[in-house]
Amino acid sequence: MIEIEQLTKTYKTKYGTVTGVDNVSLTVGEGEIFGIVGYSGAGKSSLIRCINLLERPTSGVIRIGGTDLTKLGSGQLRKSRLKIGMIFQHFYLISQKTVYDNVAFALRAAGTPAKKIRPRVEELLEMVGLADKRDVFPGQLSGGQKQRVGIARALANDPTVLLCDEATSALDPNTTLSILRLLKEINRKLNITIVLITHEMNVVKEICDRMAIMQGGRVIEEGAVYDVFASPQTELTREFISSVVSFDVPEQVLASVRGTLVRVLFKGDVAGEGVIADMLQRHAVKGNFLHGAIEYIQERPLGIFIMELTGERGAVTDALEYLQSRRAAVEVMNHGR
Ligand SMILES: Nc1ncnc2c1ncn2[C@@H]1O[C@H](COP(=O)(O)OP(=O)(O)OP(=O)(O)O)[C@@H](O)[C@H]1O
Repeated sequence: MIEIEQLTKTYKTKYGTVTGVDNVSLTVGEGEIFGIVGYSGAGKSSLIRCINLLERPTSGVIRIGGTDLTKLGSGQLRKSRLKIGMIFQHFYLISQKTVYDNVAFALRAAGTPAKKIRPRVEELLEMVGLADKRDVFPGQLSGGQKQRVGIARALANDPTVLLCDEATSALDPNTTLSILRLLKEINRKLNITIVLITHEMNVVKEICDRMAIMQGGRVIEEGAVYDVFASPQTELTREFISSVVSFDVPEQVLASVRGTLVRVLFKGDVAGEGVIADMLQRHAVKGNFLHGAIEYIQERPLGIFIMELTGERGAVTDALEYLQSRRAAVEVMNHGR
């Protein structure tokens, strides 16, 4: 488990003090995949780099498995760091070393006995699907393959935590997906806790269990990924979500709407269309669908419908109450004219 308590990181610059992380508290459960999302400058890198003390926090506590890293001396900290793997957007492989030696390097640096190195490297390369590339140099690898080497190297010393710093941001969408699947597989197989930072909401949607949204060094929203997608609490979160899930209809379509415009969400396994059909049958309202989709988040369906309801005001109100009684989340976007 990772416990971050009241973490603040400031930087002294010639223009004054800049706050990277502003009093952040977060807990990441053992074996969880936790995503931190935010735009450039939100403080994600500062936060993730504080978790393994690549950056020393200005104040606050970082506890991993109950040990406060900020209190450790340099020897103990080095040991603790071996249990925290990290992968990066630009991979940081050693270009003059082969794939094998890049991974072996991490084991040698940790003082692994020579005879254990080869079987371990082979096991790691097998795990990341690069057994046939062991004697190749990084320059001959694709971006996805380079990241696989990065992952093998990060896992070399059996870490309990893997930190991913924009690990898929330099990759195309298909390669991103294959790396995310590998990370999820590793997480499930080895029960490694993963913390990743990203500006891409699809990354979070694909593999994270829980997430936090950062802005201006602070966490402005946090929760299970499904819940955050289903009921975002802030405008920024809604903006991020709308990059991967469509909740809206174009302005020109909205302009032509005369009735009551409603957004209806069905969480979990409720059959949304059936409930809407029942509602239309039981109430003296007409429904005009403007948008309908079922999104799968963490393999759980989220039904999203946007529709225009027309009829007597009282009938529309009754219809909306009926939807709510059938466990739909209803948001009236516009009362009509
Ligand atoms: N070494 C540093 N020296 C001075 N200011 C810094 C330093 N590192 C980060 N900052 C500042 O801290 C704030 C947060 O930056 P940070 O890099 O953590 O954000 P981010 O969300 O990771 O953005 P990006 O994705 O662009 O790296 C920014 O205002 C940034 O300018």
